Amino acid sequence: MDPNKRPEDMERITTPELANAFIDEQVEAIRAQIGDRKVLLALSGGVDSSVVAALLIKAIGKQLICVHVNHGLMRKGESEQVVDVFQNQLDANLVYVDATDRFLALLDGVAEPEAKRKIIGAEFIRVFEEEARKVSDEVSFLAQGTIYPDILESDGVKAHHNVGGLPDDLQFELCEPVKLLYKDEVRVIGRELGLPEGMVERQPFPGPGLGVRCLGAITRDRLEALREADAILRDEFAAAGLEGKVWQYFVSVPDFRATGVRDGVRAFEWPAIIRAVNTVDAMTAEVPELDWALLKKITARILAEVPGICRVVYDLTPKPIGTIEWE
Ligand SMILES: Nc1ncnc2c1ncn2[C@@H]1O[C@H](COP(=O)(O)OP(=O)(O)OP(=O)(O)O)[C@@H](O)[C@H]1O
Repeated sequence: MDPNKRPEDMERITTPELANAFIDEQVEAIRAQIGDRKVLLALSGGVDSSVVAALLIKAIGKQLICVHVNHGLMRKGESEQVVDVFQNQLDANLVYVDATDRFLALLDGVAEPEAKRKIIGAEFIRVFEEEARKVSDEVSFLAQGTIYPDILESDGVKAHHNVGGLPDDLQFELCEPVKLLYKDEVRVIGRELGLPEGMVERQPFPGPGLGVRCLGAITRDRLEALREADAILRDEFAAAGLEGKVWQYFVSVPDFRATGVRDGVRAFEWPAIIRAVNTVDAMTAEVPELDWALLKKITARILAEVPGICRVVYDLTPKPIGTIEWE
């Protein structure tokens, strides 16, 4: 039997009972696979790696070493939540790397979107590799949050290597406990493992993080304005009951300024662009008709609370032609 093929008769995990049965089965399987050896996991705080972390912690506790890389491009509060949930609540073995200065130094003056993505991806691998080397003598396995769509996208030939890119002399055996599951099933399991709702229902977030939403060459002040404006947007969407109802919503801040007047004085500051989309497969996307009062409230809060922003716009472009992200 192909271990990367979901059995036809495998029931879709939709209920707490089915989730708990899966968890019990996997805890057994993980213990059998790992024994008393150690496992390394890159933990982003996204749904997939968080659920794999929680499963492994349940199965083997501190034999799991989680590495969270804060590249300085996380959304507001996200890295703090990873520390709070995994280190404080689940008592996990967590290595927290604040690599903000490294990433921002490399990105300094780089405006081209693809160049930014490449720098962020390559530096992530470098940071992770450094951490992996420190523990490579004691670690035998690399756990990954591969899910079934990742396998299907790679034609089922081999599991999609989420982290990938590790050099040949640093290879581990793989542990991919949710590789036959769909995203909705991973969420049900995460909930049963006690992960917070905000983590389980987290909307998709690009690997390069806010780096591709701080348009053009990233500067620290504009990145901070973006992070604050984005946090207000998420806050207000949650308060309006839209969390989990609108597929993805975020703010981008471009690298040019607009004129305004604040307290009788000319303000020459950045615009904040609100993007919200609904999609089934991310191939096409529609812009939801948001409540006008909500948009006005978000606008008022961003203008009052975020230094450097003097204008707020709502992007009405569907995909196609507009991609979901601006970069
Ligand atoms: N900041 C980070 N710190 C540690 N690991 C990370 C980080 N960003 C990404 N990763 C690792 O790379 C994998 C792929 O990242 P990607 O952004 O494509 O997310 P994903 O496939 O949606 O998974 P997840 O839901 O776990 O974020 C993650 O599952 C995680 O193992």
